[in-house]
Amino acid sequence: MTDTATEPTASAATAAKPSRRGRTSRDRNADGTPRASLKQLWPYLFRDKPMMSLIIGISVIGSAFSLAQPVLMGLLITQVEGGSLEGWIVWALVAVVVGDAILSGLQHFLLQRMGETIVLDARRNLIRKLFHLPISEFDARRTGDLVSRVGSDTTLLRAVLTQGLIEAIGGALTFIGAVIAMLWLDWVLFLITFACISVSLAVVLLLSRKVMAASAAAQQKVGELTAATERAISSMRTLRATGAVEREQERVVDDAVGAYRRGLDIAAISAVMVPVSTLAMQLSMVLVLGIGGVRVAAGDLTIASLVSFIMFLFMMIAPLALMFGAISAIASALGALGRIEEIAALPDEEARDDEFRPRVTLVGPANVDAMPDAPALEFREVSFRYPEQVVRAARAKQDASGRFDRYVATTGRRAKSAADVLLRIDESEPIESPLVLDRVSFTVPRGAKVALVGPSGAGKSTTLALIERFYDPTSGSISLGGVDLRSISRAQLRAQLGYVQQNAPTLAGTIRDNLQLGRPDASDDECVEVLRAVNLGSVLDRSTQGLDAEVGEAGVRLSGGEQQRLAIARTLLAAPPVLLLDESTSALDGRNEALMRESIERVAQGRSMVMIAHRLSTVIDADEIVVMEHGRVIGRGTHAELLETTPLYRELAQHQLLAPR
Ligand SMILES: Nc1ncnc2c1ncn2[C@@H]1O[C@H](COP(=O)(O)OP(=O)(O)OP(=O)(O)O)[C@@H](O)[C@H]1O
Repeated sequence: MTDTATEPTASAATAAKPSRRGRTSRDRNADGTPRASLKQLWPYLFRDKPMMSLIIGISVIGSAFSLAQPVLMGLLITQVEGGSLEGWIVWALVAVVVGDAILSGLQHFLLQRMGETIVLDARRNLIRKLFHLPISEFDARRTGDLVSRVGSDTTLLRAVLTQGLIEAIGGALTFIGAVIAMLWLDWVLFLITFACISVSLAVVLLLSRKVMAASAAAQQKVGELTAATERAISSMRTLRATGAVEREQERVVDDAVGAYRRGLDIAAISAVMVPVSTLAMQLSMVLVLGIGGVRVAAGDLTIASLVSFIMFLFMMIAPLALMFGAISAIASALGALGRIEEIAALPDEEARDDEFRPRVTLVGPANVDAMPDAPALEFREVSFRYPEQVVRAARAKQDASGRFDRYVATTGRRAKSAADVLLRIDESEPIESPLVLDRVSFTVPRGAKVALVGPSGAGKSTTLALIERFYDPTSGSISLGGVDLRSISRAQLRAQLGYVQQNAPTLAGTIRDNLQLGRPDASDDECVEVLRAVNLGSVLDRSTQGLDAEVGEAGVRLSGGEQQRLAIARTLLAAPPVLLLDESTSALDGRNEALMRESIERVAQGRSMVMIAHRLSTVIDADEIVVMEHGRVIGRGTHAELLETTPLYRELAQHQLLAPR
């Protein structure tokens, strides 16, 4: 027996709080783009510690090989000058040069491999997170931007490894060895070199902060571009049909230009960084040659020492150049990592579930064994507002074009892109989330069919979304089999529900893939049987491949009504005790409408069902019809009762020729 009678302890308001974004101004650049710290980068870099140690080890051995070269060269020159060249020196020189080359090839491969692993790790984390985010995050964010974080931002992490960081770490030995050798050979020459290099290092470090901010802004722009492209592609039919292609194309190009401009910002900073570092190196080389030459002439320095000094100078410069590259790669990566971590740090859908107690395990379908007398579903005084950021995003999406034009017209300002404007408007305008459901109460007894009807925007789809717990009520409660939905694990709750969305999308893949989504172990016979149950048996005759026929462009094409019935078949196969059906608004011809009605009848048998109906003919026989308007329930009863009591329903029925005018 379950502990179903206990009242839940957490207040409804707490449980309904939107997910925390959890970002402070410390995590953001001045322009609002997210920023990451080096500490957040280390776990990615040092995940595979043995491999990292191997690469650094190879790099250190390579450094020793490099350091041996000028020493051997100095010896060789001295011996040649003295006229007594020993053969082993030549062989040793060849061996260290070849050994150095082989090691650097091996190191290069291992680094690239590790770079790819880091990208894979970051993608894996992001993908896992995406599949577990609350639905509100998808409503509040642009799909394309999320796509670009997975696809493009992650690749910037690779550059940290492949653009010199590890070689620079490994090269530290070369650097230190070279510095000691140079000090020993001629400390005056060394101090001159060191002064030049210190100035350039300071400049590079200073500029790297700017690279970081510019890189985050560039990645943000790429995200906006991907989002704009994705939106345009998904609405291409509408754009063509309304003749808005050129206008929208301009908008997307605007975003591309925005990304280009941010790219130019980075180029401008690099344009200072690169010459500053090369200039310092060239200058130190010229000074060493000039002053060194004078000192050789004065007899203060031997030619062999000067040649060795110059070779050591090259050796000191090489890791420094790598370090400069690494600093700018790290700066870019931190910009991208900020965007990755912004998503990674969001709480999962289930994150706050444990705050609501008690936790209950359902017994039997929809808890029938534990509480046989409880209704399948019950709404008690449920009110709901969408979270503020979701409303903001919904308005921005709906209103993008109008707002852009209005902004430019009223402010006279030149805006870089529509997204720029929306961001500014969105940040500044206070917004009040409207009450979408207002004290909604209704009951679905076990085995009953309840229909929700009402004009567009009345809150019908939102009601189903609350049953699925895509959102939680702002106040009031919903229960399944007598248990508050928040007491049940989401997995258990959703296993009890079959949800057929309006215009349910078919997935890429075969008919079988589509059917087995909710029950991967369903047999072929069961699949065929369920297709017949929803009057889709004939689809199997359209291709010789039967259940293995691809759905969509490449294979069997399905009409809107057939797609909806395929979704019903999928749900039927999973055999959930409660069915939520959002009827397709698309017009069906008489025959298809009859087929649909028959399918619904079949799936309704033995189940509790909540159905959003746009055609009253499909719900005339429902056990109860709930009429909604502006988020309120304005009438409940059977078709005949509502014709008497609810004018709005009577009007709808007359409109659909189901009642005399
Ligand atoms: N994801 C969302 N974010 C913000 N507001 C939303 C969202 N979904 C719906 N709304 C708003 O909530 C209100 C109710 O919408 P809902 O889709 O539930 O109504 P509906 O009765 O199902 O309408 P329809 O029959 O047109 O689907 C509307 O004002 C709508 O703009």
